[in-house]
This record gives sequence, C-alpha cells and structure tokens, in this order.
Amino acid sequence: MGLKLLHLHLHGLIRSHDLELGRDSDTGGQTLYVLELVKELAASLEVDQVDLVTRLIQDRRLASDYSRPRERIAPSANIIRIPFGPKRYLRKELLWPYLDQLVDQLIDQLKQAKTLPDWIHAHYADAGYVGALVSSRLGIPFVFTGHSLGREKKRRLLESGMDHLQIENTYSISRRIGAEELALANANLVVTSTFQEANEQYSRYKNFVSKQAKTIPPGVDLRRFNTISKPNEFEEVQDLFAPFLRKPNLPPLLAISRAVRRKNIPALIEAFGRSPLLRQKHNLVLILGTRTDMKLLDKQQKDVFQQIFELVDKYQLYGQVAYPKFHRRDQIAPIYRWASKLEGLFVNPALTEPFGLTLLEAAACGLPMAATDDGGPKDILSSCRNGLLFDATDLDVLQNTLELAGSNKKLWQQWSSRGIDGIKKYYSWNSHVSKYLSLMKNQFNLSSTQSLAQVIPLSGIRAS
Ligand SMILES: O=c1ccn([C@@H]2O[C@H](COP(=O)(O)OP(=O)(O)O[C@H]3O[C@H](CO)[C@@H](O)[C@H](O)[C@H]3O)[C@@H](O)[C@H]2O)c(=O)[nH]1
Ligand SMILES: O=P(O)(O)OC[C@H]1O[C@](O)(CO)[C@@H](O)[C@@H]1O
Repeated sequence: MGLKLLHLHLHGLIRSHDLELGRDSDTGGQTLYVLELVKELAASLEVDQVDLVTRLIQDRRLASDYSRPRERIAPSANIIRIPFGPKRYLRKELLWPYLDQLVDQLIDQLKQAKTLPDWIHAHYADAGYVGALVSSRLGIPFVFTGHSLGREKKRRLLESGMDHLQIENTYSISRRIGAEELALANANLVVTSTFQEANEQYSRYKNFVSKQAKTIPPGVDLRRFNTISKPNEFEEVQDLFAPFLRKPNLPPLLAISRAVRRKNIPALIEAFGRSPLLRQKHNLVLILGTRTDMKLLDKQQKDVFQQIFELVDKYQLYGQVAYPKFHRRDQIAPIYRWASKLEGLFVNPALTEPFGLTLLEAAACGLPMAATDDGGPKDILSSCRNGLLFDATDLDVLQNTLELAGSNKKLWQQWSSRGIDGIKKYYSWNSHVSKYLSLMKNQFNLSSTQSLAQVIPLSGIRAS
C-alpha cells in the first residue's frame, strides 16, 4: 500500500491552477513551493494519496475557488479547505486566534478517516502550530518546513531600523516565533531549503536539534522556465513596459517579488537612482505583484509603493523605471527571457532570502543574477556560479556590484550558460521528491510496505 500524506499550508491564496502570486503579501513563493511539491508527490508511484489542507475563504473580493471545500489537483491529490475564524480573507498575522478551531476540526476529520496519514508536513509557523498539536494528539509523525523564520525576519527588520514595538504590532512576531518553537519541539524532521538555514537560522531556536534537519532544495518547473521563446512573446513583453521606458532595449535590471518590506526594493531604486552609470546603461523593471487600486493594497504594500514613488520622484527616473500594475503568471517566464535577450540581470536585494525561487526561474531562462548574500542565493550561486552576491544592507556595495555585473559581456555570457546548466543539474522537483521520500523512509526506518504510523512511537511534546 502506498503512502498517504497530509500537507498543511494555511495562509495566502492557494488553488490548483493560476496561482495569484504577488497579489498580496501572503501569496508568493511558499504557495508555489507547496503546490508543486504536492503535484510531484502525487505523481510518485510510492504515494497513494496526498491532501493539502488550507483555509476555506468566503470573500466576494476573491475568486470562488477559495470557497470550495474540496478541489482536485491531480488523480491522487486534493486541496481540502476547512473554515476557521471569520469567513473573509485575512492576512496571515490575523489568523493566530483562530488556529485552534482548525486543530479541533482536523482531529475530528482524521479520527473519522479509515486510515491516518503516514505523516503530516506543515509549511510555515501557522501550519506548524496546527500540525504539532494534531500530530502529537494522534501520534502521527510530523515534518516541519519554516519557509521563512520569524527570528531571522525580526533580526533583519531590527537591523533595518524598525523597532520592537513596530515589528510586534505589524507582524505578531512573538506568536509566530512561539509557534515555530512548538513546531520544532514536536517535529520528527525539519526540511530546510539551504544548509545556511539549518546552521544559522533554525539554530537560534531553543527547540531545534540539528540532527532533526535535512536540506532538500526546492525545484523549478523546467517546462515553464526555460530558454525557448514562444512566438511574439518578446513583443508582448515590450508592450507591457512600453508606457514606462524611453529606451526599451537597454539591458534591464529586473526584480520580481511581493511588495513587502523584507524584499528591500526601495534600496535597489536608491542605488540605481544615484548611479549615472546604471542610469545610462540600464532600465529598472519592477514586477511587484498585481494591483488594481492602491487603496486596496495591505498596509505593508502601500508603504513599499509609497517609498518607490517617492524615490522615482526624488531621482526623476521617469522613462527609466517600469512598474506595471498587472501581469499574468504566464508572462513571468517570457519576462525573464526578454531580460536575458537584452543581456540584463535579475536582482534580488532582499534583507533576507531563505531560498528565492525567482533565482531558479531567472537562471533557467538564461538570466544571470545579482543577489543578497543570504540564504538561498548563496547556495544557488555556489552551485550555478551565475552572477554576484552583495550585502543588501550597504547601498554603496549594492550600487558598485550592479555597475560591475553589467560591465562585462563575456562574463555575462558565462553566467547565463552556467545558470541554465546548473538549474537542470541541481534544482528539479523530481529529484526533490525522490530525496524527500527516501529520506522519510530512512528517517523512520520505513520498509516499502510499513506505514510510518506503525514505526513511530506516540511522541509529541504537548503544546506549552
Ligand atoms: O509579482 C509577482 C511576484 C512574485 N511572483 C512569483 O512568486 C514567487 C516568489 O517566490 P520567492 O522568490 O521564493 O519569494 P517569496 O514569495 O518570498 O517566498 C518565500 O517562500 C519561498 C519558498 O519557501 C522561499 O523561496 C522564499 O525565500 C521565501 O521568502 C516566484 O515564483 C515568482 O515568480 C510572481 O509570479 N509575480
Ligand atoms: O517571513 P515573511 O516575510 O512573512 O515571508 C514569508 C511569506 O512569503 C510567502 O512564502 C509567500 O508565499 C508566504 O507564504 C509567507 O507569508
């Protein structure tokens, strides 16, 4: 009998198709990571069933997909939506008071099921809280992936000048860190995306034990992200930026991210604006989610755009910077290929970047990178050797690195081809899943027939 798996991802907007990545602060890389992992697990012959539990949201501002209690992803994979808290869409920091409602419902549902899952895999602090309680209550092995850790985020935000109270009020950071500690206290296994996370970030948690952690980097969908341009896609991308760019064929400095403080986009604009060399040689292209009306953005997004518009004004970057309101998910790969064709760079100036799926996407499309010397960018650069790293908290370093990266065409070509080869070699979902499954079986001494629940004693440390 094959494995039965349960994944938990509770915040943001997730559905089986057309992810609205970048729409808001909570719908981005983790959403993509979880969906692609579940799809790849479902395709494995070792897996009979993989369900993804998330929050049921009834909100007229959103597509009806998110209010469906059950949505098929693949023949053996479903999204199960369970309501907790108010019906409407809430940003992740507001979910904490309602998570126990999900714990109770999930325990009831699992008790009624014919068989328990072989393990529960929780993604991020909120799911980690729920998964820890459910797994210890039912004696199910528990796997945790933080994706982004509260202690590291807090540390970086304090460094960037925010004070404790601001961080607490904006991000409910203490509840998040408490949930991460609980998850780590109960996890049989922690899956990290980089070694640095395990050695430098998780190690700051009281309940983390390094032998719990295994590093399996995520993959990228090479059917979507590659160097094969579709007919007219270059022109379509040019049309997207035409209203903004006076010289549309200059090599672009491209950034793609959620419009959140941690991504540090204003620093990139500042470095670009104060560099005559960068302004002469490049355009700045910012894909920061989709927006219809600024008033509908969450506070964090509004603050980021406010800073962006002030800097565009301060340096009079009119005609040199593009920040389209809207793009489709299927335009992201053509945008990377457009930037590569113009011999541009992908720039990730984040204060902290646990991994950075955009870096894999850019490299797969032949676009070299200049990225923050943190987390995933360090691991990706060491395997792909496709660009430069910089200290994202130092404007001079950021500016000088971009000037240097854009100055050598031969080096650019080397980086581009190394990135293409490196991604194929090190970052596929298929290799992620085969490592993930063999790791789980070894970790729990699981033979091909036994289920995990039979080999794991009822562990679980009660929620403190
Ligand atoms: O306007 C946008 C903005 C983003 N994206 C996509 O959203 C994803 C962003 O992923 P990532 O670059 O990894 O950043 P985060 O959204 O911050 O993801 C979090 O979760 C990821 C998975 O664990 C980690 O790689 C990150 O480090 C972590 O910050 C990528 O596929 C982007 O192409 C869009 O499609 N449109
Ligand atoms: O630590 P932060 O800044 O909340 O970033 C993590 C966020 O990024 C995402 O991975 C984007 O999908 C969210 O799931 C999560 O809210």
